[in-house]
Amino acid sequence: MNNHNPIIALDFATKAEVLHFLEPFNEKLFVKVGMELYFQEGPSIVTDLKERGHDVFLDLKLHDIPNTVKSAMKGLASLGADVVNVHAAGGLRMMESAIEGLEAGTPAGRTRPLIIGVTQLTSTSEQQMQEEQNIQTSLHDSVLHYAAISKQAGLDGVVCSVLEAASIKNECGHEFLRVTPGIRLNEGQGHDQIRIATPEVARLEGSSLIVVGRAITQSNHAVETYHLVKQQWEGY
Ligand SMILES: O=C(O)c1cc(=O)[nH]c(=O)n1[C@@H]1O[C@H](COP(=O)(O)O)[C@@H](O)[C@H]1O
Repeated sequence: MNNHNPIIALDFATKAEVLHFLEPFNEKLFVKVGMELYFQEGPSIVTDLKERGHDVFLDLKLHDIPNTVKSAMKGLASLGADVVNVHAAGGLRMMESAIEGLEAGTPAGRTRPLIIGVTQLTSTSEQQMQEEQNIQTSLHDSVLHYAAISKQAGLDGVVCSVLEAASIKNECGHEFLRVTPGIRLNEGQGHDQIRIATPEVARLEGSSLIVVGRAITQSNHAVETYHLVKQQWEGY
């Protein structure tokens, strides 16, 4: 993967809807397949998008005992996704097992997918984290802690919000990826997201990759909106 385009979250229920959405784009994209699409269309949606030339982030956020995650990753590795993820809350051993599974399942001659750890979801507020997860620290410190254990486990980076990207870059180094969802062109349009930022702020704060869903997929002019996001993200 050497594609730093904004990642478009294909949060659709069917392959037909995906193909309808992609139809007007005349370029190679970086897309994300999440639970909604994968659970309804199955593994072929990933191989199909790869065959069409797109880079694919397979966002299934695995979180289970180490052995189960290892076996699941072994199977997923053969699909050819460029990036996969796990919940860092699953722990160090689980993340190490995820990497072992990916390495075991990657076909000879191919490089294994990048693997990143979800820290605190961008839909989580500090108050919610403290009350519901009973984590008695700041949200920022919780995200940094998850980033540190993800790095210790050997992961390639984390999913975090733009608000934590600069600190993670400082603590974990430039090479350790900061993949940031919760991107909005207009900060008033948060939907269910709490920790949001514009593509421009993401660039200035040191995100490595941005994930953009509804701002593009629900736009009446998706191609134009994608290019506006890309322009702000790349800063030209
Ligand atoms: O792992 C993710 O991609 C993810 C992590 C996170 O903390 N927050 C988050 O929004 N996401 C995903 O990023 C996308 C954001 O979509 P929009 O809010 O529509 O831009 C969704 O597909 C989420 O599943």
